[in-house]
Amino acid sequence: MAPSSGPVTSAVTALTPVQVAVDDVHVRYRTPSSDTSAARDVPRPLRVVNRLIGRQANVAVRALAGVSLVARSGDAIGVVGLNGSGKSTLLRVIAGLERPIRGQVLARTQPVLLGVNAAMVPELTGQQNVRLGCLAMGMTPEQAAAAYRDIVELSGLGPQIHHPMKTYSSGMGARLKFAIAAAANPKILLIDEALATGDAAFRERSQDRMDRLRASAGCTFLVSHAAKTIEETCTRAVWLHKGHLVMEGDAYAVAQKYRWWAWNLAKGEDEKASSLLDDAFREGHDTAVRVTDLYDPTAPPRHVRAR
Ligand SMILES: Nc1ncnc2c1ncn2[C@@H]1O[C@H](COP(=O)(O)OP(=O)(O)OP(=O)(O)O)[C@@H](O)[C@H]1O
Repeated sequence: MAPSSGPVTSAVTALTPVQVAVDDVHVRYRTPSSDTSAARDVPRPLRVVNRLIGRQANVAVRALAGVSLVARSGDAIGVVGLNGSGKSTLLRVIAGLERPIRGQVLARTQPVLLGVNAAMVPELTGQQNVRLGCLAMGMTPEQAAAAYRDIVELSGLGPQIHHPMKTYSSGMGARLKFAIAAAANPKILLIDEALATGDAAFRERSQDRMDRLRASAGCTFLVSHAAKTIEETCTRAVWLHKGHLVMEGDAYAVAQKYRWWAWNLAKGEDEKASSLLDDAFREGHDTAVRVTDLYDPTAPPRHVRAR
């Protein structure tokens, strides 16, 4: 694991090939709401009908509001932000699991999303889930069998690999999911909070695996609430707030700013927090990525776009 005393270094330059380009992505969900004032965008006749039949109106929730960023080979990009700021949505769009209402994502290869909620069958043993997971990622049964030993080793589960997954702690489950996703050797690996749930030994092994992936010209995205994890494991970071990209840049610098803002917020220093957020937005605006040259022949192919 990288020492906590300083930032993780990176040799990525503007000439390093782009692996992922997120271009002005907007995502909006529709969800039922019991808040009648929030349903203002619902036409009045429909509101009346809904009230009469006791149905809740669907309201729009803006999850991402025009996010743009670029990940190059060798980048490890941390994503920080408060609950509901759009971090998981960003990873889901990059993975192609969510379609934006505006904008697009370009990706050189299929990104693999490792989420703590990744589908696994709780009644099956770890061993059976490894096989299922490998097949679901597109491996042949022979490739799945060949990958098995490595996966078990990386997960550190030992004999518990033969127990049903529903008996695992959340950290053990997350470790197994990480190990399965890493076995696919994806060039673009998206990790949603998995590392935070593992113990120190597992964090070291998973960090080593991520470093190897970056060294083989891949890139990783890591969502974490812990700014310290981002500082220690990433080269760059993006800070999301209410679906907006506040700033992106060197992981250490962004995480420090985010941490200071979040600390002030938690202490009830609302004015100070608000001014720090404004400053960060302004600073971030100056360095914001604009994906303009989409016809560059060296750019990654289109992966997901709005209908
Ligand atoms: N399937 C969904 N339907 C409706 N709204 C959703 C859905 N998924 C996410 N949202 C909303 O979109 C916004 C962004 O959610 P998202 O899960 O991306 O945030 P997050 O930053 O990952 O949060 P957390 O840190 O709590 O995991 C939130 O307001 C959330 O309520």
